[in-house]
Amino acid sequence: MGRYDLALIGFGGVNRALAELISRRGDRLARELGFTLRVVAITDLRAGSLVDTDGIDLAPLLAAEPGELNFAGLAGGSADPRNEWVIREVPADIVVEATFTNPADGEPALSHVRWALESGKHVCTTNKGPVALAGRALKQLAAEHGVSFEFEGSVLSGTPILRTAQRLFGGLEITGVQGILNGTSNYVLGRLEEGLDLPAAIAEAQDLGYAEADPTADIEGHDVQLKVMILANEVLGADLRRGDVFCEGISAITPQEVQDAASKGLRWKLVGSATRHEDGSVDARVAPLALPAHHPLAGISGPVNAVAFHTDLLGTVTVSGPGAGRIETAYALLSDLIAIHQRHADDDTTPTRPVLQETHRV
Ligand SMILES: NC(=O)c1ccc[n+]([C@@H]2O[C@H](COP(=O)([O-])OP(=O)(O)OC[C@H]3O[C@@H](n4cnc5c(N)ncnc54)[C@H](O)[C@@H]3O)[C@@H](O)[C@H]2O)c1
Ligand SMILES: N[C@@H](CCO)C(=O)O
Repeated sequence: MGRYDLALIGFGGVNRALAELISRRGDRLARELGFTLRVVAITDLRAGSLVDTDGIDLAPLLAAEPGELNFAGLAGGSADPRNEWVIREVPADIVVEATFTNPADGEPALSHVRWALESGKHVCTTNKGPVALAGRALKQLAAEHGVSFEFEGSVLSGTPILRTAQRLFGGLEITGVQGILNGTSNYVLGRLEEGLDLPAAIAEAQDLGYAEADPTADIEGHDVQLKVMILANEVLGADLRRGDVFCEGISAITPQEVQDAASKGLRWKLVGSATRHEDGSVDARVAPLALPAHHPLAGISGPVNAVAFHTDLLGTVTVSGPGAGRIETAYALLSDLIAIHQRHADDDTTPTRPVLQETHRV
């Protein structure tokens, strides 16, 4: 049975949930999937870094409160995240990037992904920044190094929207996509309809693990803007930059407006869309819309998200499922790990893992 050694970069809600999956369901996953997963390194801005090339014992880390983790006192631990050294030097097969999404320039996650691919390591990430802002270049870099760059969780968390479009829509022409692509704002709009004010609704979404570290990106539409770019680039063959996608969020919508609309059978939704024209150009935008009840996206509520694909042969096909959540997003990472296994299990060119120099361990 094969084994993949993982380096987890960022140990917040999502990568911690992946560690829980590995820790609690590892044996079952091994039986079902035919490979085992072992974590050999973790870095985090707050907790520091922890390296054990024989496999980190995850149980005590998962038993600790997230805010209390401090790797400095542990064998192989340091107060410094040492991301570049861990990514480049620790003999892991796959780097799992789940630090903060930075909608402006994708950093430092973009560098994390580059360092990993340049070092011949596969990458899976839920971080939208590198995928939206540099996806094409990163896929090229991965191909040059014979490794995979997987990012299913960057759109609709664990709901397999990108693989569905890429693998199951063969022979169809997709002419456009329209979606509810942010769990936080959709949850918040629902709570406004129920009478909560904006700050209280955002606080709930943060507690539930849906919101970004800075929820401005959720509320002002920048998170959806990145996801529209990913969908347009991956599914419609576009090459959009952030400035190409008009973006308006939901901060100006009052609870009263949401309630008045509901009384008329309308639902305010933050909608991201991209349309391909006959000349091949793609228009994309993010804006709140009051949708009538019969619209395929009107009934999508809470942290559930959906994408309606407009196609030539099937008309509109709508896929919905969780759009946010720690475990749901960790599942996206698991699906990426499975995809990497399926693509590379038979590689006879897999590089042997370099040996970590003891002097670098602490
Ligand atoms: N939570 C979700 O529902 C969800 C869904 C899809 C995608 N995502 C994306 O996944 C990523 C992780 O989400 P999360 O919910 O775990 O966020 P989180 O805020 O809970 O965790 C992020 C972690 O990364 C660490 N970190 C930040 N910068 C770092 C750096 N430079 N080096 C090392 N560690 C660093 C932080 O200390 C934190 O522990 C984000 O990019 C987010 O946009 C999240
Ligand atoms: N903050 C994001 C996480 C998923 O990308 C959301 O609420 O949809």
